[in-house]
Amino acid sequence: MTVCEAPGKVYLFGEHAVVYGEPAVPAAIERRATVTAEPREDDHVRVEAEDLSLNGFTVEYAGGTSDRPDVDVPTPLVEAAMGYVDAAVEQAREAADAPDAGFDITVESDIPLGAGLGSSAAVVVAGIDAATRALGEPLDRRELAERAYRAEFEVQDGQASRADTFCSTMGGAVRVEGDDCEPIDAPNLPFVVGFDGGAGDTGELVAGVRELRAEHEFAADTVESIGDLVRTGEELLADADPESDPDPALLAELGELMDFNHGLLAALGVSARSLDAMVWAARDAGAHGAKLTGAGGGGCIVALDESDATETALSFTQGCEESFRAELATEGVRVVEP
Ligand SMILES: Nc1ncnc2c1ncn2[C@@H]1O[C@H](COP(=O)(O)OP(=O)(O)O)[C@@H](O)[C@H]1O
Ligand SMILES: C[C@@](O)(CCOP(=O)(O)O)CC(=O)O
Ligand SMILES: [Mg+2]
Repeated sequence: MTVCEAPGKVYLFGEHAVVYGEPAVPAAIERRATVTAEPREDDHVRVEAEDLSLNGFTVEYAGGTSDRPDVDVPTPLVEAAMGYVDAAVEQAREAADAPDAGFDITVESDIPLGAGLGSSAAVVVAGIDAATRALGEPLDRRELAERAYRAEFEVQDGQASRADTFCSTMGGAVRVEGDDCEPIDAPNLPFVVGFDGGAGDTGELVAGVRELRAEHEFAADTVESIGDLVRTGEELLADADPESDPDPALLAELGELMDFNHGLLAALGVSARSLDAMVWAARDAGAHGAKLTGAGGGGCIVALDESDATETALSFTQGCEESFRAELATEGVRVVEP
């Protein structure tokens, strides 16, 4: 039995635009998905994913997609829910050159699903790592990240960036621009997350931005402007001392860029009333800045505040179900049981 866990992330800047080759800076947070992989004698894959619905469900199916699981849930729903785990198993089989490998897989996670904290990337990264290790074919981090990206790319119909998967694999803050992915030194930023209890459909939201961008020049310009503000943010981070607490001037400048980034994302149509309400509650509470994180549509916002004021204000904000401080996860994917 091999167990691996990988972190979720928040976007300091750059989601959506990163899909079109602009840079983005996500940072891993200490909320993790844990995947257990146990090789089987046959070629079946059995998946236990308690968090996938209110009550969770367990499915078992043979290799390949022709033989769908026998569960009391409509097939399209199961396929949608199972897509990322399926894709991770396929990547592990291919990487280990073991097309008929079967597994018992268990997924546990404290990352809310579809909320912009990268639950899909964490499940895929931990899943590929656990499954390849269980087959005795561990991957180096770069290959793991690349295969996890391919899995997301497939499930999201060819609309994914390397940002989430690279960040979850490496941990810390990273910079992603096209296929150029690098960890960056960043000070420990005081992230506060607000969660509306809902979710957004990443594939649909990305497709919406794609259409808007094809249709209107202003939308294409907006995507480019996001790229510009990310480059400004990167310079600020590069000048900061990663070893000491970020000074207030740096937080103020980063926060201003986050506010700007949220406005541009809203212009692209990916915010939501609940996300806007949480962003304003954070700003009113004195946060340095706040923005939605991830695909949007519903889910989470991230704010910068070293005090408790934002977390408290969010907990009293209508539409906010949970607020918490998100610690930077300096370590990416890790082995819990080899
Ligand atoms: N704990 C989990 N168990 C099984 N699948 C999961 C789990 N967490 C996430 N996933 C998969 O990831 C999908 C959500 O990914 P996505 O829409 O990209 O949102 P995000 O990555 O922002 O959380 C879920 O529908 C499911 O397929
Ligand atoms: C919108 C996007 O930039 C980030 C999606 O993040 P999440 O799956 O909502 O956590 C898509 C991508 O980069 O693949
Ligand atoms: Mg995702």
